[in-house]
Amino acid sequence: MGARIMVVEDERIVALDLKGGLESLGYDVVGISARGADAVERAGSLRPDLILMDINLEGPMDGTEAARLIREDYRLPIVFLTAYATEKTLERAEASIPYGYLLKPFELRELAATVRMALARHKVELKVERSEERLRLAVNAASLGVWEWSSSADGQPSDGYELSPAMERLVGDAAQISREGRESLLQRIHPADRPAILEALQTQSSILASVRMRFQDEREGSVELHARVYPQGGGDTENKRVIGVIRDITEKRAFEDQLRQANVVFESTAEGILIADAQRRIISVNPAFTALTGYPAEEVLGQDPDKFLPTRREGDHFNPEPDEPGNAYWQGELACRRSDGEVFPSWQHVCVVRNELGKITHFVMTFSDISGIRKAEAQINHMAYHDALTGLGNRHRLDELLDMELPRHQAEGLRLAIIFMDLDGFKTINDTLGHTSGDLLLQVIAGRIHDGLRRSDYAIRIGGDEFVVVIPDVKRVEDCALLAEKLLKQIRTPVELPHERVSVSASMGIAIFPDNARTRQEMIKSADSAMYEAKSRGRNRYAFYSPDMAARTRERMLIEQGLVRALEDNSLTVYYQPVVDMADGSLVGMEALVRWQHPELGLVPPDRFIGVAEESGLIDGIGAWVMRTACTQAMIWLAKYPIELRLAVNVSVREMAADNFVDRISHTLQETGFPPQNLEIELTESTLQSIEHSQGLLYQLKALGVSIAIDDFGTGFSSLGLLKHLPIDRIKIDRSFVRDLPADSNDIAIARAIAAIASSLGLQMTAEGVEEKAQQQFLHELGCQNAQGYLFSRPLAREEFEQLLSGDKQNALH
Ligand SMILES: Nc1nc2c(ncn2[C@@H]2O[C@H](COP(=O)(O)O[C@H]3[C@@H](O)[C@H](n4cnc5c(=O)[nH]c(N)nc54)O[C@@H]3COP(=O)(O)O)[C@@H](O)[C@H]2O)c(=O)[nH]1
Repeated sequence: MGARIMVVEDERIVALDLKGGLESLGYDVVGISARGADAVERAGSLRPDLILMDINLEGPMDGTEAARLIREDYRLPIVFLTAYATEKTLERAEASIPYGYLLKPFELRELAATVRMALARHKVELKVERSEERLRLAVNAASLGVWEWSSSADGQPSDGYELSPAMERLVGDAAQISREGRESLLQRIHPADRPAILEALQTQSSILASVRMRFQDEREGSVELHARVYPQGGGDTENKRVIGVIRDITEKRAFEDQLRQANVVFESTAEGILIADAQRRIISVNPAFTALTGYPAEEVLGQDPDKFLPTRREGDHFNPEPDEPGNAYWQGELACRRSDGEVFPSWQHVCVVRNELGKITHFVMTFSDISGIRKAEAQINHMAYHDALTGLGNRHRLDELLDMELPRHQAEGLRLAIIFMDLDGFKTINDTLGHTSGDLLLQVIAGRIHDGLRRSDYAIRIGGDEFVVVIPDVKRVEDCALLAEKLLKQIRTPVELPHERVSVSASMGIAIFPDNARTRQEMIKSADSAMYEAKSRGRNRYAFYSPDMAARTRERMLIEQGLVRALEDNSLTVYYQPVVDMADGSLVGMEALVRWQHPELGLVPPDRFIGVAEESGLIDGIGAWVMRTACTQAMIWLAKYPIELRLAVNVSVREMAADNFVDRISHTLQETGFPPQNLEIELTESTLQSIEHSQGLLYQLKALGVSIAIDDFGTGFSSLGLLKHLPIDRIKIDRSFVRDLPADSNDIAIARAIAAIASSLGLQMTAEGVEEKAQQQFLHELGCQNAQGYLFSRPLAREEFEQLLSGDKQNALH
């Protein structure tokens, strides 16, 4: 069939003539209109292949206006047939971009040629249009930005820009670019990438590059740029026509960066990564997987990890089914097996990867070896419950143990015992030999305690030199006593330290659950009280708890707290016991003896508080105070009375162990002006034995000019060798050997032996506790030079002693 043509002509005859002519040429005339508006409407409904349009029409709309509207609305080709060709008419006709302009009158063959050319041109244009449409679709679908700039014919930049919508989104619309000029477009390229692009525009006909750009929304991104450069006029960039396509590859770049980073992570992370497909077959593992498990990639690819990795039963999955609905992620601890069979704890994360339909495509499992963490946890746990020095349990461990064991023993009707022990003499060793030796000693003792126990018993060091042994499930209380004996023996065995051999003993208190206490706190308190009891009974022994001990413990605490105040508020006082010449009973000196006027307990004898003061360290302050007070007082008496008096002052082991002991004595002598040759320092045998460098200390004291006496002689274990090498002036026979003289043959023998030692070593001798004339007589005959005791005088308050000196009570000494 021929092409479909619509005729727009106001003269009916001409229109019919035209129709006949067209039909004779084989065309199909689908409509005839005489009015412009009608023509526009029918063009829309008929959609002819061509419209032949007269310019003069019926009605207000002429042919040029109708043609313009048809062109705009339907893009149909139009050929004008008119008798007019004025400039104005042509101008108006031009606006509709006609396919031909035929001046009436015309020949049929002219019409035939014009119609044929118009139809041919429209066909081609339709083809181009469709092709452009397809291209536009493709460009938009690919979000490609297409641009073109060209120069004017004279070589001046005309900056005619054609930008696709995607391009406009990236760099702004064409109008804006036209305003700002192509420089603004080039300025959007990153300065580092710009020179290469400019050079390519100058020298190349085709450009393919990736550049960084700043987009119109000020976002930094990357684009892929394809351009063709067509020379135009002169050779420089400005005179070229350039068509380009750019594609925003910012996301792609970021994605590639992410992929690269992910790959680096995959390759270099310390965590093992395993990727399996939906059937749980391994498709990829990273180097850390091989390092952690020992399996090379080629050995495990295609394998089901459940078959070789976890230490679980056959058929168990390597995770608790993350592919179950709602389970996209699982993490937890599993024990895994390395290729060499070694089992290690691992912390695993398992994620599922799903496709767009939500179907699982892969599993990604990451895991790390947490043996280090578990080990560190175990160490921290161990540190929290164990004593760092000895490795025994610590206070927390004791609390935890008793909190756990006491209810069990209660429920099962069992007994539990704790032995609270404190080392006797440890503080002195620690102070004199130093903390390194002290630590070593504690380690040895801790080892002995530990080794002396059953596997079911527990050894705890609760601090310093205090240890606790917990004995669960006690069948017989006597067993605790046997264990205490055994431990006492092991503890007092001498310890070889790097430079010395030392001995300590222990005082132990035993409390039994539920007999003595029902709670953890009560148990510890009861055992502690019993331990103090053992200490006050002479140390190196154990004591079972009894209710009256609690009262004694309370008293001890009362004493300790009271002593602190006593030093501050001067409620201590010094009594003086006269020392007489055996021969004639004349006064030769006095022993300073401390007393404490307690507000509630009355006059407290030193036996009750010296031990507490030694344990609490208060003895240093008390001893210094006694020395200063006695020297000051004796100095007054020396000045006032014409008697050469010797002042004896007791010094305890702890005082002597102090670093500044000798300096302190020297300072007191200087401070009080008391003559050193009149001062006698009384030390016990045990003091000399406890202090390794006592020999040096005694020589330093002697260098000050003071004399030294050994108190309570005979009660310790002084060897004659020791005495021989010490600069001692006097020994004082303990009153326990004097008490039954002259009746007791043993005491006679001991007194004679002591007198022989004193005489052979050239030492002076004083008898203590002389209460009877017969004792005085006997000791005098043995060669004992001095004596003190109730026979002559009890210890006297300062004022009483002064009366004695002033002669008021001289007779009292005889
Ligand atoms: N480190 C210090 N120790 C001191 C100090 N003051 C005293 N002490 C020591 O305390 C212990 C008890 O002393 P005390 O209760 O004063 O008893 C002394 C005398 O009262 C007592 N004594 C004297 N004669 C007799 C007697 O005939 N019979 C009898 N039953 N008791 C008597 O002996 C104690 C003196 O003993 P000693 O010191 O061994 O000469 C005692 O160990 C004191 O050393 C102090 O300031 N620091």
